[in-house]
Amino acid sequence: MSDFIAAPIEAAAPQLRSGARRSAWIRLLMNPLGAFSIAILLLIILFGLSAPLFAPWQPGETDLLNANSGPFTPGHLFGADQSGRDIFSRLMWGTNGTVIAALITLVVALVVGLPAGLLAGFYRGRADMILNFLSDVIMSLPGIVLLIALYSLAGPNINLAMAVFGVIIAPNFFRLVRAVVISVRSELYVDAAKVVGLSDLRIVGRHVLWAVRAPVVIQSSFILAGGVGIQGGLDFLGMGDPAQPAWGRILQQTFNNIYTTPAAVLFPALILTLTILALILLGNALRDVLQETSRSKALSPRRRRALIAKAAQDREETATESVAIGSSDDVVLSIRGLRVGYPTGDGVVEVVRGVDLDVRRGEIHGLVGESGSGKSQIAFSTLGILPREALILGGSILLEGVDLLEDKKRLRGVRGRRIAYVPQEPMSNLDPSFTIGAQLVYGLRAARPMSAKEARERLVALLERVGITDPERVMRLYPHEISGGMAQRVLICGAIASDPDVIVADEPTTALDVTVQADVLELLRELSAERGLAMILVTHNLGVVADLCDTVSVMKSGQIVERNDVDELFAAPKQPYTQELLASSRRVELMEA
Ligand SMILES: Nc1ncnc2c1ncn2[C@@H]1O[C@H](COP(=O)(O)OP(=O)(O)OP(=O)(O)O)[C@@H](O)[C@H]1O
Repeated sequence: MSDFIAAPIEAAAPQLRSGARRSAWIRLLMNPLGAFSIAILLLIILFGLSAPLFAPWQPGETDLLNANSGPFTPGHLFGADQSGRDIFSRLMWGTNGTVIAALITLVVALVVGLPAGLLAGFYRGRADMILNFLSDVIMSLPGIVLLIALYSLAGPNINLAMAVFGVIIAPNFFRLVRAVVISVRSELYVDAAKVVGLSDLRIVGRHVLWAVRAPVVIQSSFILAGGVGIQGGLDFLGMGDPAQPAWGRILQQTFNNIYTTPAAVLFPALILTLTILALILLGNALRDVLQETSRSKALSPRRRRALIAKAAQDREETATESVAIGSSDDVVLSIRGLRVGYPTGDGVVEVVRGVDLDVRRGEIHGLVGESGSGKSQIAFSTLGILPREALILGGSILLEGVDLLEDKKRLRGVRGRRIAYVPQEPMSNLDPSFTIGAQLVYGLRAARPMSAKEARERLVALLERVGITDPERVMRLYPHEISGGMAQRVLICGAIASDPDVIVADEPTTALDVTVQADVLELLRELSAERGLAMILVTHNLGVVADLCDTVSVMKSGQIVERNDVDELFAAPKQPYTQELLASSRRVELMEA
């Protein structure tokens, strides 16, 4: 029976800050489904609460002259039942009982399912095994049969029946919370909390409960809908208190009269259906809103256009300068006037502000600068992998004279083929479920049509070239069976396999042991020279720049403030910011020495 209300729910994001929470409420009200369902539920609650003031009749009051009367009979808007009791008034009086019954189900399901899920997910082991077993046992029980058996034991006690239903439905919460807790438990911030000595209770209270609250809120809406439906069903079967008006009982009474006053059955059926529908829609709206709040969200084309126009207007007021750039025949990739921004409220914050950059064949072009200066945004723009909410506010990215920004398809077409990427974290860029060989072959065949055998042979030769000894064996290994340095070589092999013209490398050695950093840098230099690759190297490390790059662009606050050949820039930095950057780097080197 618990499947009756089970709805697939993805865990919503663990971290919603208070600002995000506020906006989630506003978004819920702005979401048509959310606004509609909240309005319906408020009206229904108001309908029930106003019964003592506005109900034309008391719940048990009879008007025998109008027994079995149809809707719109004077004095009986929805008609009257066999005993002459007013259906409209009884629906009003019955609302509170329904709300209370649904809340009892929810509270019991939460009290049973939430702590059990937290316990099982956080501690795993024996507790998890026992609680999982109990959950499976409860889920296998035939719920309705159990509730009917309860009636024969305890009599017509709907609140007790709803509490039992809460226990039957609790595995929904248990399973959901357990799954979220298991994923949160392996997060680094939970390890960090353990390391600083926080007790398990505080970790659960501060981090884990925070993570499960969104999925629990969403699931609660579906549980309430289930509660309303089950209460209606039990009352319809005559298992509620006959002295209390209840929607299900009213439905049953009007159903008994279906041949005399068929229209009267509509009203209790409608209020039950509307309530359940509103709760389910609310659950769906909550899911949209809470998951949206946590994920990067694409802007609508209209809002995108408005924001780009506003940014252009603001820019006219604060014109910025860019560093002059020479021209050269062997330029492969040419970025001109690139501007990238992100929406903030009703405006846009520009994080790349009119960047010009040329990379020549065989050149390694370093992009350095403080954290947040926009280096990665340039790399991601070149690869077409900016977050969905990012706005390209202007400029062009020309690959051999063809603007990639003009056509998303074109950008997608060159990515992985003519422009390849070497990422920062080699291990997290390899899928743990597939062997190195399977991943490399799949990637290469996606970029260049060829037979699997041909791809394999090419990759084995390339693995050897990037310094992997025994490449045949490595092709058969899974990512966890190789070291970080080997993983980065594998990714470099994957990047060059499709014979690209440009490589974008984002901090390619940061995650590596110092002993292998030099080897990987040397490999990149050799490959660039050997294959005439144009390379953009994003890095914080001026030592890497000095070792590897031919040209350097120094970035600050979204702009390139200085650009020069690497030797000249290191020998005579012109801009105060570059001088400060070099001085800081030397201070760090001295401290390390
Ligand atoms: N999804 C996003 N939404 C809003 N702002 C963002 C987003 N992604 C990046 N930014 C902002 O863009 C700016 C530039 O970020 P970027 O990652 O390019 O910096 P960076 O120079 O590569 O820094 P680091 O070296 O630390 O990686 C930062 O101020 C950052 O906060």
